[in-house]
Amino acid sequence: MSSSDKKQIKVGILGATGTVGQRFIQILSTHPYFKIHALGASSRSAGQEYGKVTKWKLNTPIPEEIKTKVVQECKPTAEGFAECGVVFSGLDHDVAGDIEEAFRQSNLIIFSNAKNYRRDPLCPLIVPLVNPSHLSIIEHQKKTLGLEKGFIVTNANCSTTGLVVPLAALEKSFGQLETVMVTTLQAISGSGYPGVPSLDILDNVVPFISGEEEKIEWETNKILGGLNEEKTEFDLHLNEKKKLKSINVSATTTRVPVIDGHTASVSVKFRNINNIKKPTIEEIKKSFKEFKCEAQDLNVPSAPKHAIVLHDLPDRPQPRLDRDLHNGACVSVGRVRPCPVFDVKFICLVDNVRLGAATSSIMNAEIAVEKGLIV
Ligand SMILES: NC(=O)C1=CN([C@@H]2O[C@H](COP(=O)(O)OP(=O)(O)OC[C@H]3O[C@@H](n4cnc5c(N)ncnc54)[C@H](OP(=O)(O)O)[C@@H]3O)[C@@H](O)[C@H]2O)C=CC1
Ligand SMILES: N[C@@H](CC(=O)OP(=O)(O)O)C(=O)O
Repeated sequence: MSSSDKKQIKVGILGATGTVGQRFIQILSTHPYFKIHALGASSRSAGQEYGKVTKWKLNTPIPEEIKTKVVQECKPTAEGFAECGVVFSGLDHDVAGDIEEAFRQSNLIIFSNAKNYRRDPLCPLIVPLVNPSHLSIIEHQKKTLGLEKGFIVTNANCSTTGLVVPLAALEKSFGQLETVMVTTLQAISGSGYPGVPSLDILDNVVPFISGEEEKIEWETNKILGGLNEEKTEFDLHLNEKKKLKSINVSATTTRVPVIDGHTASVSVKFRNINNIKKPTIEEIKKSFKEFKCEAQDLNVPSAPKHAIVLHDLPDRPQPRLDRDLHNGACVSVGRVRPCPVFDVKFICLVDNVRLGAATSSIMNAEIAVEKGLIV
């Protein structure tokens, strides 16, 4: 869709007052395809002006037209939502399941950040720089649920998102991976607002994030796997016909005193099929540098010029210096070097609230528009 030839699609934002919701507002307020039409949050905020109830934490001001917009309850019948062509969700997972289902049952289209439907066999789990082809299960989702229009698309956990982009580049160039070990250093914005208390995180590292390791270990195989020929089932990277085996993923997650940007230290072992020669470090770097994805081919507005930015300096990437590259829509990779235990190890960095959350949802919706799934 070229910005000149179509009317903007009205969109709603659920969880609009939260950390992810604020990024949705910042990005969507100047978006060529989408126009913010309805805002939803909890009953604590509903009925009040957005600018009065939101603890805005971004370094650009609240867009003027949003400041005085009245926040609604997250109900499909609340003012404005019925007219929305897309509803983005940045809802707390405690409430996202029921609310998003109510919106889908009202034939609304949801792009969600919450974890609730990521493992659902009918819902695509999409990292837009990796597997937008999984959108083709949507017809089956609607048919199975007897819905004319409503569906749910999810995006991944923020750490998983930063991890699977370089892994996808490696699988594309060199075939299947066997084992991945990842240790994350996650920013405090990942736990929402007010998040981790300052007395817990300042001068400290917290070596536990509830549920995070299981998400990384499970989601990676759904994202890097495929769909069956009928486009009705995910193979979870396990497909005997295609000789595809699931990747063993082992994750350790920690919280560090960084505001935005999740860093990960990753070691990878290739699956040794037919004793094929393992790639050299130079070949691996080239595969990162040259990685291209469908979002770029479709030239959607949020697609970064480079899906992976490969850093040559030995002390990069760093969250403070590199999280803003390509508007936070790419993954930074550096320190690519041999691993004496597996085959290769490297550091990657993702902006957890942009590509790790709001930007992914928006890019997924842009791709869905280009594929004719949202009209
Ligand atoms: N922060 C991050 O880096 C990432 C977050 N996510 C996921 O995105 C979602 C949002 O996270 P985040 O923005 O950090 O969380 P926040 O805690 O900052 O925001 C939560 C939002 O949910 C709303 N909410 C809470 N309870 C209810 C309710 N009962 N009914 C309706 N709305 C409610 C809040 O509204 P109110 O202000 O009125 O209380 C607020 O808008 C979560 O599911 C999270 O797991 C995913 C990837 C990354
Ligand atoms: N748990 C992540 C953020 C998050 O909310 O993840 P998820 O959407 O997978 O629940 C973090 O702490 O950084």
